[in-house]
Amino acid sequence: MAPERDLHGRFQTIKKIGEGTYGVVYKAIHTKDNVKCALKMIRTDRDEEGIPSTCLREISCIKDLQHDNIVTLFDIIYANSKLYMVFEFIDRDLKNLMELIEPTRKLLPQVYVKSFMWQLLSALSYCHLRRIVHRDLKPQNILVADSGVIKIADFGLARNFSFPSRNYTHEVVTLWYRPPEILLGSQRYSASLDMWSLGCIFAEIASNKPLFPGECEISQLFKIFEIVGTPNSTNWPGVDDFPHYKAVFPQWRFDLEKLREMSALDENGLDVLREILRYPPERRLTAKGALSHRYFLQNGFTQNRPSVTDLLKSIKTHKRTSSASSQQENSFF
Ligand SMILES: Nc1ncnc2c1ncn2[C@@H]1O[C@H](COP(=O)(O)OP(=O)(O)OP(=O)(O)O)[C@@H](O)[C@H]1O
Ligand SMILES: [Mg+2]
Repeated sequence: MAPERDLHGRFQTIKKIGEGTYGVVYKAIHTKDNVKCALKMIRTDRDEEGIPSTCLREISCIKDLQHDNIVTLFDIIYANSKLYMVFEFIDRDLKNLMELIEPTRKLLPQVYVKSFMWQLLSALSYCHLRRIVHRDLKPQNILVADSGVIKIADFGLARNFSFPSRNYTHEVVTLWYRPPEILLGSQRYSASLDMWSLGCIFAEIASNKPLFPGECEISQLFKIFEIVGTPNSTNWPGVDDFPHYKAVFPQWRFDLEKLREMSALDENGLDVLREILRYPPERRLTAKGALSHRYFLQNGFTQNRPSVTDLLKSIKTHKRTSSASSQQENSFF
């Protein structure tokens, strides 16, 4: 049911824009200010009475996260035993953007890849400094504004919950961005968890293909091992203590060529990715460390944000010209 009645006419819901792990998201207009927003209705378990106060406290913390690259939480409303989070509305998510590019069979130009990474790392560095871990970074949780500004959504939200395997509507939750320590059963998570997810996203936006598209937990682990190598107590001291670790795992070696091919990154980009995909979480590149990597010093990288409106125009033009002629070699951008 659309939430308008629950919110006493304060919002006019326009349409449902998504269903996530914890609830449903609507595009809505705040009637008084005429501002577009994303209204996220959080599911609460029926057998629980209302929302645990610890959860409310955690969510209130997100309100204090103020950064250009983190979606702003305008308000939290508790009505009719439901919790609504009111966020600024952003044009689309990164998954939608990649789906628009896909049919052109071209890659996202490197200036965009670099700019998106810079912005994501800036947001992570800001949050990690405050000991806030996202835990569920994936292209659907990364929003892309027409101006080229990137904003991370759902920060801190997942901290209150265990890793769910199914979402609100019982769809399977993606494992593609989950780090090996969690897949192996670790209960401890730190900022390095987000870095692993970001590494997977980095390769995916550069190549327009998911890096480790596993179908279940074990296939997810094997997809990782095939490229990064099967971990052992030499390259990851203590790995054999993880609950799901098996000495009989098939053995693969780290395959740099495959990583280069799959990620479509240049040498410096590939180096960032390698440093992020380290097995021991404490050896992974940190967000702050990544920001000072030479990848961001290369080719006169400025922190200017290339426009996504221009990118979308080029995609449209490309589609028109390639359908008008049979030539597939039309240049894109
Ligand atoms: N602030 C926002 N502005 C515009 N669209 C949004 C906003 N927040 C979320 N969305 C859209 O709604 C979709 C569903 O959001 P939601 O976070 O509930 O689900 P999810 O991201 O698919 O999964 P999860 O719950 O695991 O994060 C997102 O993928 C995104 O496309
Ligand atoms: Mg989300």
